[in-house]
Amino acid sequence: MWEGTKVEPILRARGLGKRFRGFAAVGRVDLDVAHGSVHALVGPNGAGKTTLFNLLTGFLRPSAGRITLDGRDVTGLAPERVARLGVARSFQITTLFPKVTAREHVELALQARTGQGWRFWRSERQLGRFRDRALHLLDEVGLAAAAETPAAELAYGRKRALELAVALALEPRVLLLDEPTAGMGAEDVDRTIDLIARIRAGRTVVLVEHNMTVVRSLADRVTVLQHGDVLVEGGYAEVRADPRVITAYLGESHVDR
Ligand SMILES: Nc1ncnc2c1ncn2[C@@H]1O[C@H](COP(=O)(O)OP(=O)(O)OP(=O)(O)O)[C@@H](O)[C@H]1O
Repeated sequence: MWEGTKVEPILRARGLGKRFRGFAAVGRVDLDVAHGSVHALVGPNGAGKTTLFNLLTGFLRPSAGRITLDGRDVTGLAPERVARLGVARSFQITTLFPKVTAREHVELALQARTGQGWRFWRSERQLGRFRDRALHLLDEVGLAAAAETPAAELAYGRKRALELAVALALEPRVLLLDEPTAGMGAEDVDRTIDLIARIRAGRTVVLVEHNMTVVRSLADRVTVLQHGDVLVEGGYAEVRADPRVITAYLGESHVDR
């Protein structure tokens, strides 16, 4: 947790910026994500959260600034390289294969991590090496009973849980979650909060999230973005009470939703 974390952040951005045809979607962002923390990125629509997320995961090349992962400069590296160095992203990105079972998805991800890539033609025996670990990860995300269910037959919330298991199979040093509760009903939101609370143990999580109940429940640290810059950073209660944040969100419907 927060108190016990190393002083050096696992993920650090300095002066990070992204311009699209001269428009600064992200201005000059400084961000420190502490080891073992859950760090939320929030802000009104268009604040630059997704752009920042894409910069941190290598999906966009920054126009300015630097990103370091555990002290190593990863600025401008391709997404696969960033992922291999330990930054995994889940939600709104993973493609699930409809006929492939939950267990097979995780086995394939475990296999991919060994550097063999996503190869479907491997023998049952070879994939079996990953079975125990796959089942363990499915259990961790509450999908033990659905191990043999094809992805297409999983309900929405369960598909997202499977995507999470796939991301965890990569044993990320930092797990980035892109609006993990987007499109979910209240029950699935609660389940997802419990799930993230469980899987965060021993991991570092960065999440972009609109739902303030989720942020309040999970985040050790909250960075509020507005117009591409950091408006405020702090604990949830501190940030929530900050007049600048209240003003930024005025008229927005998703405060304390
Ligand atoms: N590829 C792009 N080309 C031009 N402008 C872009 C591009 N991507 C984002 N923007 C602009 O940058 C700003 C920040 O967008 P971004 O999607 O990062 O915000 P956000 O905080 O994630 O918003 P939301 O909460 O609505 O998802 C917006 O004004 C958006 O229109």
